[in-house]
Amino acid sequence: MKKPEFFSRSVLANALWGFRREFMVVGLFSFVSNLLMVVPTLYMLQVFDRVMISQSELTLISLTIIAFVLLGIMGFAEWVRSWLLVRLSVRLDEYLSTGVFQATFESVLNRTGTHVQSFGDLTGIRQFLTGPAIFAFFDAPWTIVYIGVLFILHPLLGFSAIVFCLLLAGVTWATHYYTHEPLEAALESSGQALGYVQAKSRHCEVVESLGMVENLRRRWREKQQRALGLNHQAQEWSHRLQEISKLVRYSQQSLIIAISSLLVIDGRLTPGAMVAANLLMSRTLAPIDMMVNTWRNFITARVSFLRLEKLLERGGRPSSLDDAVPERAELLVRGLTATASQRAKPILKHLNASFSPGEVVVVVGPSGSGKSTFARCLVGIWPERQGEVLLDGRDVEAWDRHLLGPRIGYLPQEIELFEGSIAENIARFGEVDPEQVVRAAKRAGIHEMVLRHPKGYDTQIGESGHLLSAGQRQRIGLARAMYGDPLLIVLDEPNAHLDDAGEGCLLRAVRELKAEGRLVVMISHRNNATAAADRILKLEGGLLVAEFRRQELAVAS
Ligand SMILES: Nc1ncnc2c1ncn2[C@@H]1O[C@H](COP(=O)(O)OP(=O)(O)OP(=O)(O)O)[C@@H](O)[C@H]1O
Repeated sequence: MKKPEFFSRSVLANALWGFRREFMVVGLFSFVSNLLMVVPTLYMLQVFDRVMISQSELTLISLTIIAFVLLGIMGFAEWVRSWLLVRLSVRLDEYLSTGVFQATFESVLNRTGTHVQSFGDLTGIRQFLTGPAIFAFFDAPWTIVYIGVLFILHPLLGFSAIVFCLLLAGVTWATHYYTHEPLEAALESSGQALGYVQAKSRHCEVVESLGMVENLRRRWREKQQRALGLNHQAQEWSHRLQEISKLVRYSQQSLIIAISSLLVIDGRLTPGAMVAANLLMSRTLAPIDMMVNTWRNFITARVSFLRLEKLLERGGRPSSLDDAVPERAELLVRGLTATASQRAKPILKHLNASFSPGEVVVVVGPSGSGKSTFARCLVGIWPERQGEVLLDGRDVEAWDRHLLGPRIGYLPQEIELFEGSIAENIARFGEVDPEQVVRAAKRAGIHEMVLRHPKGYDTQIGESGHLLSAGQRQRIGLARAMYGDPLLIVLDEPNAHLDDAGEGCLLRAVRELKAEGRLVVMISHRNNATAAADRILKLEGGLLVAEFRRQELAVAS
């Protein structure tokens, strides 16, 4: 089957195309169920025009049995198509969720999206695929068939059906015209309001202690009010048009009875055909009427589809062509410039530096000089950079991230632990290697502290590690950075929360890593950290202003 252009336009559309066989089977069962929809019509025709005249009870019983069997098949066909769509939606979710999960993180990192919507969007599409709106699309083509049958009964009935279909199609168009813009804007605004609450609730301690709740609530309310206003506008139109749709349907019922009665009086229609025509007319308009009533679901699914499409298109970074991993901690920085879209000037300006295995390099500089940005560039997570950061001869972002991760140790300034056990956090939520976990924990100087907990390494640390002190969190973050076999270890202010003992431990660990031939780059404000350094780089205003060997530091400062 030739692929229509729409299905080539994006990963998401292509995924839907992958389920075309399933949709065709759903279409087949819709065909069966719609075909059998004429059973009640035919049954009435037969009862009124045949049984009533012949007075044959046997015919009536036979007709009733046949009608029940056919209606049973129709019910079964409807159940199967619903069941198929549920299964299809689950499979679509399974197929897309990995990509959506990955793209969500990438888009937050690249600052092109927020984390709140993507899974809601996936659920929205799934719900649309299993809701009543989708059936209206499958049933709509049958309107033509039913109109054909009405024409066979009498052309006047067929023409009336066309007029009423056109009227309802007009109402559907008006529903789309008047509701899609406010509804899309409302969905956008309510997403923003939700994102606002989620983001602020992460800082609940400062919000509560400084009495900021009311101020933040006021700002949230503004966003929420906008969403509610737009939603209200869309709903008003939607309800108005639903009432018009109802009016059309009721008028149709009365008018069809009037028309068919006239035809019966003139002897051009049998009483059976009159009742059957009435029934058939309701079936003809049902899918269009359903569309008017569920148009909101359609618009919501469309918004979700477009948003998810965009996320999947721009979220993923191009994956590496091979499964190679860096073997040497050889790091080369050439002409590195880091920018941020909200800033007029670059954060880092044309930096050049080189780092070798077994080296400990400490980066110092005043606050805001770009040290953390430099650290992020070294591990390949700064989205807006020019120039090169080569790790073992290849751009750090060009390695397969999944394979590169274990070769990198990174302790960010905000430590960012996750809900789970101490062991799981140290082992980066991969398969826990107890020996490696204990080794990393000993290096970070937390082994004894962990064993003091009744559950040891299985101790749960709570969301973001909030059950631990800042110093304990930092040490677990340090152990996580040293876990496994990292070649390059980048530590951003690793001693910020450490006491003297902790700092001593950190220096010992850094020396051990150096002895093992690993490259350690450490960002620090404190002079103590330079005790383990081979070289010290000094950043100022995003420029690399000086480079010292450790012995020269005293002279430089
Ligand atoms: N995501 C961002 N978007 C825009 N500007 C940013 C972003 N992150 C950092 N900056 C800006 O870049 C500059 C350098 O920030 P960076 O965090 O790298 O400094 P730093 O030397 O690590 O500071 P500190 O020692 O206080 O941690 C700052 O002026 C900061 O405002």
